[in-house]
This record gives sequence, C-alpha cells and structure tokens, in this order.
Amino acid sequence: MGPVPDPRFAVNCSILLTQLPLRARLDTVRAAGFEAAEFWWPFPTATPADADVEAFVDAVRASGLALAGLNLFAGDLPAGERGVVSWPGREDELLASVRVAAYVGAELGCRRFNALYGNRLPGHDPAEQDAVADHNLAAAAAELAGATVLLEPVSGIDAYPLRTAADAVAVVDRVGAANVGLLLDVYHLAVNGDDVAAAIDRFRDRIAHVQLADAPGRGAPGTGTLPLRAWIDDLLAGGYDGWMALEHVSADADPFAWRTEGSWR
Ligand SMILES: O=C(O)C(=O)CO
Repeated sequence: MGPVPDPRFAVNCSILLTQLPLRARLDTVRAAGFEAAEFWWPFPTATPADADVEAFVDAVRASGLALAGLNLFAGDLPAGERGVVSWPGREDELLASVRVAAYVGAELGCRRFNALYGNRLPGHDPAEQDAVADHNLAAAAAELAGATVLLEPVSGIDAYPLRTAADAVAVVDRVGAANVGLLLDVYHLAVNGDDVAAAIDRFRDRIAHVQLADAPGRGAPGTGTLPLRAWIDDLLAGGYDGWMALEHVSADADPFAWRTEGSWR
C-alpha cells in the first residue's frame, strides 16, 4: 500500500462561522485555504423564492469554493426536528426541496444531498413512517440521478431512529437504489455508542460522505477524546477519496487553528 493521501477537508458553513453573513463566511473559509463548503438546508422553507436560491448559488460560485454537500429540507432544526423524509403528509415539501437541491447541484456541481430521516412521530406506526421514507427516498434518488442521496445517523434526539451506521445502511438496502449511501458522521456515531472503527471496516463501500467533530462537545479535532486521525487515515488508506466535512462548533476567532497545532490525534 502506498502513502496515505492528505484528507480533503470541507467546512460546514451552517455550524461554523455563522456569526458572519453568507459571503463573508464563504470568503473566510476560502482564505483559510479550503476548497469546499457544505450546508444544511440554507432556506427558511422547503419552497424558497427563486431570488433566494439564485442568491445562494451566486454566493457560493463567487467564493470559488466547491459545494461538497447540501442537506435537503429538514423541518425546524432548532425545535428538534431532523428531517421530514419519513413524515406522512410532508411528501410535497420534501420533494419540492429535492427539486431545488437538484437545481443548486446542477449549477454548482454538488453531488451529495443529505436526506435527514425524520423523528418518530407520536401516534404513527413506525412501519407507516418507514414506507413513507422508502417512497420519498426512491423519488429523491431518481430526481437526483448522477448524484448521491445520503442517510445520516444522528445523536442528541431520542426520537430520531437512525442511531448507528447499521441503522442507516439497513435503509439504504431497503430502498435499493444505487445512488443512496451512508453519511458517516463520526461524532454522531461515537456519541450514540456505535463502534466507529468497526463501522468503517464493515461499511467502507457504502460510505458516500464523511463529517468530523470531536466528542464530547462537538468541538474541533483535538478538543475531545475521539481518535479522529486514526479513523481518517483508515478511511483514506481504504480508498475513500471524497470530502471530509468539518461539522464542529467553535467559539475561537480562528476555528481552524487545530490544523497546524498538531494537537489532534
Ligand atoms: O442536525 C445535525 O446535527 C446534523 O448533523 C444535520 O446534518
């Protein structure tokens, strides 16, 4: 085996540098030497005005950054919602956001779209929600042909049913579309008690995107106890050549200082 290549880090601009307006945020990321950014759904509703979509596309394009990933509409995140993919009655919103994402992807060359599954709803049969999810994911995968729809295990929300890499891969298998893959967010997996090294080993060929933060605290690499360096090296040595998005919080003036401080494992 040859030398392990350097990771290609992207920056999640929905969690980092959010004190800055969009253009300044993107320019800061570019000036720090990154070549890509990613976003959670960047609009207040699933059906943004054309002018808002164009403003977003223009801002990313003007920054010179690639768009590494985009979440589909996921409901009210601050209120604890994490997606509408499995929510009966929200199909039109989800699919409207898929069409917007397809447009943004075509404009900016983005090929990774994260479809947050949605919390379990009181009074609804989980099987009914899973059937809604299967239908929506198949439709999203068809609309986003040529790109990949991602499924992400998430921590911190008890009602969110995808906790481990195996949970997400089970949905990938159920849907059965070739362009649905696993979003390996090592922070969420570790917080949920999943064995991240084993998940990388077992699901290597299903991993379509990677996100990084340390735990506890969801801080920058080196602020917690996770062996991020070892997991990154394992992914790279195993042939993963996609973006690894920094999806951590930071109150530091320079949220990227850890890269040169050598303090991360
Ligand atoms: O809601 C979160 O924490 C996410 O990571 C969404 O992608």
